[in-house]
Amino acid sequence: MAYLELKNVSKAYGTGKDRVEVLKDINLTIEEGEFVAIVGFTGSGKTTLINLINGLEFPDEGEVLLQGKPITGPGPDRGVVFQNYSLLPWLTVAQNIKLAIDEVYPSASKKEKKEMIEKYVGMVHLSHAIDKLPSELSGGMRQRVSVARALAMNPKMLLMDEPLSALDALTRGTLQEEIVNIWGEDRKTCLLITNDVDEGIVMADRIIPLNPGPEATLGPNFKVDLARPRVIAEINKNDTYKHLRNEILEYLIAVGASRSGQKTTQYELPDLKPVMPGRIKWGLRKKKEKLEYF
Ligand SMILES: Nc1ncnc2c1ncn2[C@@H]1O[C@H](COP(=O)(O)OP(=O)(O)OP(=O)(O)O)[C@@H](O)[C@H]1O
Repeated sequence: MAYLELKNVSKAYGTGKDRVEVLKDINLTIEEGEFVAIVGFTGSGKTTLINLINGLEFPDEGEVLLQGKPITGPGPDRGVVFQNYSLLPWLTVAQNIKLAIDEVYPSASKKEKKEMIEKYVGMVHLSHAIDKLPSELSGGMRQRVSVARALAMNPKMLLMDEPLSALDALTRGTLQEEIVNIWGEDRKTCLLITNDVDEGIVMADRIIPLNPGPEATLGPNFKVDLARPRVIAEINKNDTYKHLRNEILEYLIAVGASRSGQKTTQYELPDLKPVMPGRIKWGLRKKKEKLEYF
């Protein structure tokens, strides 16, 4: 049985003329221990998708099943890392993590809780900052706390909603590596939402584009057949990587172009720069349009 399954899921917001059909007929299966990345266009419904899995939203049609059972709300089996850290600013790193531990292990002793806090803070290399307030930390450090807090709940599944998009490239790379290492240690099932194709390739087993909305659907699966650890500076030279990256890029450009004729929304492509522009099939695109993409 799949760990997570979305069957023909559709979700809309609003009523009457304000009704927006955000997701349409989403089918997704994630196996236990798998790391899947959804790469989506801005405003396509990525957060809506995560919220459906987290149990903060419910589908209008279809089913969201976790180990075969419908999701009825948030639970400690799913830890979420948001884009904006969502730490309580008046609590220290340790206290922010303790909140999560109190929730999941209410009967643990003080000593056990202290050990857990130290373990997860150590995992994200923040032991030196354990008593600091979020305002005393950099963006990357705050995001590490957010990851540690999600891990401290020892969830079976880690849901990450563009967790690294606000960070600079260097911090982003380091955190990508840390998250993958942690995933590698106990193989939690991971779903990463990102607008960065490279991030997906470096981290995930499988990449699935979320096509532009309204009525966003999932695109084909792109299997990432690259050995781990994947270091971007090294896999840059790898032909499998280049081919995969360009395949995904071609798909996203084609699907973005097919939607850009529609008046309703301005689509912003996910974060991409081609490695081998010569390989891309441009179809009937004009020279001027090609330049606009890159
Ligand atoms: N609670 C809500 N009520 C009404 N409309 C909503 C609600 N939440 C999201 N939407 C709309 O649904 C669409 C998809 O939003 P969502 O946040 O899921 O997209 P996203 O891909 O995560 O966006 P971004 O790339 O900006 O993070 C948007 O048009 C948004 O305005």
